[in-house]
Amino acid sequence: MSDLAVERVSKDYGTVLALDDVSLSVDPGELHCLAGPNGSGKSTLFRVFLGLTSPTSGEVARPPSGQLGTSFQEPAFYPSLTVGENIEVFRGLAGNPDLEWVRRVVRVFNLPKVLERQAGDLSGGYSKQLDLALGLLNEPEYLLLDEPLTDLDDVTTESLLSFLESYADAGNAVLVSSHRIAEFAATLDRLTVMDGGRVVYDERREAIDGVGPKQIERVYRRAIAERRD
Ligand SMILES: Nc1ncnc2c1ncn2[C@@H]1O[C@H](COP(=O)(O)OP(=O)(O)OP(=O)(O)O)[C@@H](O)[C@H]1O
Repeated sequence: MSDLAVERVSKDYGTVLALDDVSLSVDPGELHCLAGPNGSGKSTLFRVFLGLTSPTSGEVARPPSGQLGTSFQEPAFYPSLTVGENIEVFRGLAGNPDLEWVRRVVRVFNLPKVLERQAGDLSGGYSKQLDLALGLLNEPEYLLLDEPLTDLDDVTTESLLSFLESYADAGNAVLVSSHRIAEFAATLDRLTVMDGGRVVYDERREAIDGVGPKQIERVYRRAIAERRD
């Protein structure tokens, strides 16, 4: 197994089978997009990868926690501190990473102009940007981002996509879950589609039939339609 992987994992919540015999690895050097409709099991799979929930059956491999970074659903910062103070606190928690790296992350997410602002007063977009930045401070080898494009404007979306692409190219593993599959079409290295708790499509870019946004959308819809037939 890869350092971050699940093997034949199932998870049931009483009568709901949220994950049904899922095997998937998150591999270094790949920008890996996990797509699927509401309730398909993406968040549950993230929770299993992050160790926030245990599977009912199957095996999980996870890298040491310092190598795993995340931005997951609700923002995890301190609302009563300023953006700058949050960055300082999280920099400490991340073991005081290189300042140059911290500056780069802060710039990618447009944070220099809001450093003095109280984090709890930020708009939805800036909250997301701060949360993403904090998840990256420890320069994790494995980065898991749940719906990272939510609330981001077009310019920030572009900047985040090109950052994630170069981050994966540098040898890190990046897993993103997204409903906005077409936005990842130009950058993804691997596409996994989930539906009803199962993996219904999993291919690397080379094997995907056409690589533009339209083709990726088509592959996505076909994978779901075929399972439901
Ligand atoms: N704590 C829970 N208790 C009971 N059922 C749950 C729980 N968490 C998730 N589920 C159910 O498990 C299934 C998978 O949910 P999950 O949140 O993993 O899907 P998702 O693909 O992330 O959806 P979305 O895109 O809406 O976030 C759904 O049917 C959901 O209702």
